[in-house]
Amino acid sequence: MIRLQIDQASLTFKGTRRLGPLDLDLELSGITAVLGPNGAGKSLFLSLCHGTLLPDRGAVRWQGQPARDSRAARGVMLQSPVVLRRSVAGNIEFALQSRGLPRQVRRERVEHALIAARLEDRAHAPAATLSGGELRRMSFARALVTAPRALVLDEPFAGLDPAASQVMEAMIIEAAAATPVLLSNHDLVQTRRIARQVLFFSKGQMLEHASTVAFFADPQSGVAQAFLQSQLL
Ligand SMILES: Nc1ncnc2c1ncn2[C@@H]1O[C@H](COP(=O)(O)OP(=O)(O)OP(=O)(O)O)[C@@H](O)[C@H]1O
Repeated sequence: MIRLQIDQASLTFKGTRRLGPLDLDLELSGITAVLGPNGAGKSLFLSLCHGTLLPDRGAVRWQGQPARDSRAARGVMLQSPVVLRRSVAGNIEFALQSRGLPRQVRRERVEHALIAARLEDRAHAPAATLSGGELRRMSFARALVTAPRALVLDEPFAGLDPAASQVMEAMIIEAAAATPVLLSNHDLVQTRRIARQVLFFSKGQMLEHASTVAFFADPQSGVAQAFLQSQLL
């Protein structure tokens, strides 16, 4: 369980407010899904939560620590993973550089992350030769290898075929048993299957925060009702 507090935070670009102001006090455990139509502000919200983007006003805190200062305590997976010209294992180990861990510990962590990401047989392949699904798994391993207190995943299933999506889903469920996960997703059936709670966004505002069961059974806002109806038809 980890506490995420957002206090009157907003994101504004060139004079246009794109997100917020948001007020939120969340206890995260298991999987929390961020839902909403295209352009609703899901990616901005995840960047704000992780501390990649700083709010123009207000504050974001994890366990009382400013998000910006506690980024190293979280694993993050962005929509387009950064790939270094190294092996898969080298790319994963890179996340541990500057942490001052002994070599043996780094090796063990990387091996564990490779197994969790079902990439043990690709460990020595150049990362550039991986398929899209494998790259996504490598990026997930890089997020996991630091033993994070929470995981922030921006559309981890986007562009994956059904089999690859199933593998990613199993990996995320496994990780979420020990580490709270905040993720965005467009697949409502999958969200319903895996998420414990839902945050629903529209036009930069968070309109609903509910358990997954309550959100899908009885969405409160007209926008969420329309969103669910058009997506579930
Ligand atoms: N750096 C930026 N500068 C200006 N506007 C931005 C910036 N980043 C995002 N926006 C705008 O903010 C809004 C929310 O964007 P965001 O990427 O968070 O949406 P999203 O819900 O993740 O959408 P999608 O489901 O399509 O990925 C959009 O209108 C987008 O154009």
